[in-house]
Amino acid sequence: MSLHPLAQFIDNVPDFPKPGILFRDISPLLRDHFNATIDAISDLYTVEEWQQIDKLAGIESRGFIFAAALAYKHQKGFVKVRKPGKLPHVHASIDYGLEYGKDSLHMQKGDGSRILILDDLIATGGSLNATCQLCEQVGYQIAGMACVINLTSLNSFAYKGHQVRSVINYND
Ligand SMILES: O=P(O)(O)OC[C@H]1O[C@H](OP(=O)(O)OP(=O)(O)O)[C@H](O)[C@@H]1O
Ligand SMILES: Nc1ncnc2[nH]cnc12
Repeated sequence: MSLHPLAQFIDNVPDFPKPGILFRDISPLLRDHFNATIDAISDLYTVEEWQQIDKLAGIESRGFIFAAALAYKHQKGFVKVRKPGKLPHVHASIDYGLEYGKDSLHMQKGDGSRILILDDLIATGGSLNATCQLCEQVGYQIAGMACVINLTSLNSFAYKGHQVRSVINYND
């Protein structure tokens, strides 16, 4: 399959932030094509599927951008998935591995509603996998996972039957 037209606005930066990493910088996409990007993520789900989603979770920090915009567009609630030391009333936290480091994520208590998890990019899937587990631990039902860029081979990341959906798939 050919790359989505929005892929031309990704700046591919070799050896950032470490040697060997090809960094997919979304800055030009956000700067010049923000509405089109939000609409493209929105179109990954049907009207009927959007009706089954109550809340959008954004993974700090780039995930906030997309989850917040889509929450506004679809009139849903927005939930933060935060890095350590930022959130009061933390109900649960989880440690996870990144393509170029380690981190942990924290969340407040959920309310049993159906949540769609948003991030800019999936590389190893560590952040999304950790967030799925954390959402369930704090008391949300996973409705799905979506991102702008998918770097996973064969787009195979799934969590308990929910397949990640993405706009730009580099391994198609
Ligand atoms: O699939 P993975 O291997 O987990 O990698 C993807 C994650 O890495 C980046 O976040 P980062 O922790 O660099 O934070 P940032 O959004 O604050 O830049 C990116 O925004 C994703 O959240
Ligand atoms: N290759 C990559 N480009 C941009 N953000 C990332 N986060 C993790 N891996 C990344």
